[in-house]
Amino acid sequence: MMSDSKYIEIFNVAQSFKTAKGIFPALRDINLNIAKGEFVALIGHSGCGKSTLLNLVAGLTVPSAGTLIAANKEIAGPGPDRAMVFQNHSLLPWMTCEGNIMLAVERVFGKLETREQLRARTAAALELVGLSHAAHKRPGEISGGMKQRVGIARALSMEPKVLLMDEPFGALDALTRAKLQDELLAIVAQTHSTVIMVTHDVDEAVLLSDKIVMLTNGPAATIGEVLSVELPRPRNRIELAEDNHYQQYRKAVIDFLYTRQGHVEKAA
Ligand SMILES: Nc1ncnc2c1ncn2[C@@H]1O[C@H](COP(=O)(O)OP(=O)(O)OP(=O)(O)O)[C@@H](O)[C@H]1O
Repeated sequence: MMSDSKYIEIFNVAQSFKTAKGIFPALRDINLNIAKGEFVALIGHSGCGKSTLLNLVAGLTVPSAGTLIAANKEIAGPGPDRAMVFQNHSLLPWMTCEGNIMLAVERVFGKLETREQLRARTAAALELVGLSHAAHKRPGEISGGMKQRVGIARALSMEPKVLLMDEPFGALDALTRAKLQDELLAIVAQTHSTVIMVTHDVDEAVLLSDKIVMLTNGPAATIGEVLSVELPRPRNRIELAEDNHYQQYRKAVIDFLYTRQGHVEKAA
């Protein structure tokens, strides 16, 4: 029987890298459970190992020690059950928005479904991010925010059990970023996806997450604290701005980052 409270399980994970100067220990003693449908933010100073941890869950890398499990199975490589959204969207520039999504849909469902069904999936994904009107445009013809939406649509079109996002809004201006955060909140409310998102942004982490996983500074970074964000949903950024609980969560993350892990940069 699978327990929904332990959908993703990370046991005693460590990751080191071979470098010209010897072995570099990036992460140590990572232990974390993520429940089905939970939204988890990974936050920490630059270079602490957030992407390293996300890549391990994605199965893009193999841990130096420990075990990662998704839905009761050891993570042994990338799979369509865990879709990644990157900061630089990574769309194929010569294909239309529709084409980019269709490619992912074909990869996951191509052997099982008709052309019509695949097209319907692609159209539904575009609609989910409000981009039906841009289906036939190429990445070079749309804005950064739209490209990022296509990246999200592409990931969601695979119906992944887990959505992995590596600073998905990092390259966007503040207004576009806020809009996409709100859209993501609405999408996740609809799809009940389990999400792990790397971010540098304290407000983004508190607004979106059920759980904020705060990493200590590297080298050999580990989880310093896990903050449960118990703000009711749906969440409204304007109302939350004046909410006392919101402010307390925000302060807890800022204290962790700038008081307790404030001695940054010299390690980098
Ligand atoms: N393939 C690799 N080989 C050697 N060192 C690596 C490799 N990948 C990551 N590192 C090192 O591991 C540490 C963690 O890197 P990682 O990219 O996970 O940090 P991060 O928290 O995501 O940083 P940022 O917020 O700046 O994106 C860094 O010191 C980095 O230089």
